[in-house]
Amino acid sequence: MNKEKMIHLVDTTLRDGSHAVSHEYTVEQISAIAGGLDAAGVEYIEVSHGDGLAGSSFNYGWSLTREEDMLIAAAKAIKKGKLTVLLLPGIGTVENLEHAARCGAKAVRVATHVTEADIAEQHIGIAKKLGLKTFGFLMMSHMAPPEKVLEQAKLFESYGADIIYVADSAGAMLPEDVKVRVGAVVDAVKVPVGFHAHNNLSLATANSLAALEAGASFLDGTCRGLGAGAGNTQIEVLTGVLDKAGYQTGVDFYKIMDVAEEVVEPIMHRPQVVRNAPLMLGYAGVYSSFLLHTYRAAEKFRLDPRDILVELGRRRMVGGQEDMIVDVAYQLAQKKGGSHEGR
Ligand SMILES: CC[C@H](O)CC(=O)C(=O)O
Ligand SMILES: [Mn+2]
Repeated sequence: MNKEKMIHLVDTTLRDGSHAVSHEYTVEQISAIAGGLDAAGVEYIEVSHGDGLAGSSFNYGWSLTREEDMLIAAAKAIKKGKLTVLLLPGIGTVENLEHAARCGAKAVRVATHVTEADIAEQHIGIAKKLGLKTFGFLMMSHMAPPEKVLEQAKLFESYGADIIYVADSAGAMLPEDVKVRVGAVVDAVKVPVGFHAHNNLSLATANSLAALEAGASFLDGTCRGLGAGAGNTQIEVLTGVLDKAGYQTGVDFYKIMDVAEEVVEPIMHRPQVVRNAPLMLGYAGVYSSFLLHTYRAAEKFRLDPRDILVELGRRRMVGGQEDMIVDVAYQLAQKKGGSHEGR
């Protein structure tokens, strides 16, 4: 392991973390969190609806704060770092990206399912023309073998991505799974490689270290681990762990701990722990953003959320298929022959 290495941290409390507060951040909270992260020295501060630009909708959940207000508040609070946005082609559009750039975004992560990098060519090209630092972000990477992941990473690189991310969106990977995928991408591309973890199997920090050992130089985290499913890598913990392991991050350990404890913790809806359903997300390999939709469907059809998740995993459902959760729950309820609320 190269212990002299500089690791770039991306904080996504104000994007992935938004799932854990039902997308209810206020302008004041966004300013305080973005400002605190910036003062602590975080390089990339991601702000968007949990499902990216234009994610606020009936399907994905409404944001309390309008996208433009979120971005402007964060842009004002960030002095040194880069305001970063997430874009899923198909949810967000090129117009949303251009608007985000006008609001002050300096970087964008263009995310696709791990086998569908080709849908991002236009978005990556336009992001580059807008002068944004552009990440290609491969979601649900556990669903593809390393050869496929590296093939898709090369596509992103050919479109002009500056950084390629391997994302364990389901929090389903073991450290060896991370190493083989990240290692394959590191060997295949010339640009830096990053890793985004979910903590559904309590492995987010361990998997982040595995990614570094395989050659990654960008890592994601969130204050108190706030995020979809059981959350992401806890950034204040990661900062301390990386320091102990001899890596440089440029992040002030005390300051990031203070943001987590004084700014983020008071607004959390519940402690970010590995409850049974998030654990099942990781075990069954299901997209972490499905959690809240699954809880709702389980309540409606009087089912155990774990049974719905096992079925979603068996059917290999991917991000964007949120509407299928209710269908699956309905079918499970029918099979059980029990009463349900599906009227
Ligand atoms: C909605 C985008 C997606 O959830 C990105 C992400 O954080 C992940 O794949 O884990
Ligand atoms: Mn995520």
